[in-house]
Amino acid sequence: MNAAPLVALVGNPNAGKSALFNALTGARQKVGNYPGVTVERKSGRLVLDDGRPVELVDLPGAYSLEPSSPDERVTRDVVTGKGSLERRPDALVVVIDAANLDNHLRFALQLIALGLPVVVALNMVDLAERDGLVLDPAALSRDLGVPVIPTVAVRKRGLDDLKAQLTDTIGGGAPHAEPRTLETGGALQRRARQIAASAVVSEAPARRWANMADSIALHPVIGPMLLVAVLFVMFQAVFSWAAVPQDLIDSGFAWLEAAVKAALPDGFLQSMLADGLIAGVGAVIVFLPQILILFLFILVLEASGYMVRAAFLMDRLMATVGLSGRAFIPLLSSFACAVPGIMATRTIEDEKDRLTTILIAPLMTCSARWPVYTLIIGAMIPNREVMPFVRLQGLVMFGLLVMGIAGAYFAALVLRRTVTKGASSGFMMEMPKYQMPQLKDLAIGLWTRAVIFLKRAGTIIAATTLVLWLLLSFPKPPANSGISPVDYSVAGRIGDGIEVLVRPIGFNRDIALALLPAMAAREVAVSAIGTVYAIDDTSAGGEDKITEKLRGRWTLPTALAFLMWFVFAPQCISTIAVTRRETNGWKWPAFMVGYLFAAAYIMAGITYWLAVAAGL
Ligand SMILES: Nc1nc2c(ncn2[C@@H]2O[C@H](COP(=O)(O)OP(=O)(O)OP(=O)(O)O)[C@@H](O)[C@H]2O)c(=O)[nH]1
Ligand SMILES: [Mg+2]
Repeated sequence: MNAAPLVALVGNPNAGKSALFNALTGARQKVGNYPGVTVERKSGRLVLDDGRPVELVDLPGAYSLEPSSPDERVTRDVVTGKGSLERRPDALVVVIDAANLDNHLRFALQLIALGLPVVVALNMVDLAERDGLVLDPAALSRDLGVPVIPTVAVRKRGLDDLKAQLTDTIGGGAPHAEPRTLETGGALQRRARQIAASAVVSEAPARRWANMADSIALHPVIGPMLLVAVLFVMFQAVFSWAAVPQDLIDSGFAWLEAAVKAALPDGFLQSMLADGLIAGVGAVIVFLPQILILFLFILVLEASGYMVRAAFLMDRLMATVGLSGRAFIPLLSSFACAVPGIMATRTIEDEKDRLTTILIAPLMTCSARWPVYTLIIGAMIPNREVMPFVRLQGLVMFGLLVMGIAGAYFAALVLRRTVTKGASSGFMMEMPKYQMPQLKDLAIGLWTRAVIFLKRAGTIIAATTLVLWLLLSFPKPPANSGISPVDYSVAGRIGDGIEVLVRPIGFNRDIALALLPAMAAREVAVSAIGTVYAIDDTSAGGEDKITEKLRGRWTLPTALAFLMWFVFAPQCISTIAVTRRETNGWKWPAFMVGYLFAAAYIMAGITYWLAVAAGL
């Protein structure tokens, strides 16, 4: 066999391995300014100067070769060649953060002692320079006994040197040395510190700016207030900035629907395209601007280094329910989608801790809920200004988000005292440096989200909507019977059956109809309602906006109960599937689905009856 040599990128979390991987291979792995971004190995191809291809793997960051969490185990298995499927790398590129030398050198020394050919990438030298730290790579190389190349992954500086060095190292068929034994614990730490110290040429005193920023961001009183303010601005922005592009997309789809109706003769094809596909998928795609604004905020917060500070602030609060501060990042990722959030729990070392985080992750307001929330809020909640700059709609949205967090908080409290009992571990995360977000990273991040969203709309959401349309359209009621087509259809009858179950919590038949297909993806609730109302259209022109139709048919208590249902209901097949994968069995996903449905039913019921009692 003559496979391409395998080279692995290894190092501490947040050293810039993925950034380097992307720069070297042209891949688009996610980079983020916090530890634990990469949790799986990813490989790509790199062509060396002598034309030889190399397989490069990006690994999760680790602090040492004694793994304490599942993602670190991946790294250990690859570099030691222990995993059953792993081919041992032919060389390692050890990535270290120049501004954080003594910490990162500890792991680097362990890796070098393995005996594989090693090239050290002394990354982030730009940040070190910014902080007034000047290093001598040659001195470092002498002390470590391996080549050291200064790099700036995000600006592609030093990459040519790195490739040239790799060509040398691999090309020479560098022999694998015997693994050396190494001092451990304190002794290793001391040696790392010594080597780091002797590599420093000059160092400016305190990093004043960052210290000042942290004394505000981490202040016990100002810090949390700042965090709430940031989140609040984010929600208001999502609503107000998105209005114009949303209207544009909305009119676009209305125009398309009208055009199809005009171009095609009445009948099966026309109704399928206009009422089914266009009305349904269009109802979802309208929310693209909001999703992108939301992600713009999340990406900027991540890249700037603020996110880990937020995690640190939340740590004490999370500790009161027995969760570790490490759970914050997975939970935060779950605001995008619970699926990557649940995968990100691999950075949590304690099994019970991790399981609890997985079980509550679906309560975070994932982006699939935004279309549902916004549609209902936009239609049913008046857009009054309750305070200067604070509108009622944004406030309700914020309330739903807080509801999800409160639900998660309460669930964790109960779970940690019952099914996932155990001690919790403390916060263990280094603070990343403050950074100006890279425009290109933001663009790639937004692009990725847009593609994911549109792909879902074009595949799973379109397919589910079409099936629903079919079930809603057949059989047709006898002519002149006066029965509405939806009432007479298969779906209408199934809806009637489900309605019996959900009438006690204030749901109507249209909601009952939307619940089942929304299992595929939450946004389908929106496209389903869009389709139901397109088929059941009583307006003359048939171009009423979906919001106007909602206003005519739903009461406020029903709308509020529906919103509350979506805070809790585990309506997403992918989340259930990833939970099965990450917990190795059906037990925990089944438990998760059970407790969340029960919570959804109870909370929606309480909301409905309280709203009715309040005379809303
Ligand atoms: N200024 C500067 N920033 C960098 C450099 N390399 C990486 N970064 C940034 O540092 C952060 C961490 O980079 P990643 O590539 O995600 O780090 P990683 O080592 O893959 O981290 P894990 O996957 O968590 O182990 C990101 O915000 C990058 O944009 C660099 O050379 N200079
Ligand atoms: Mg990474």
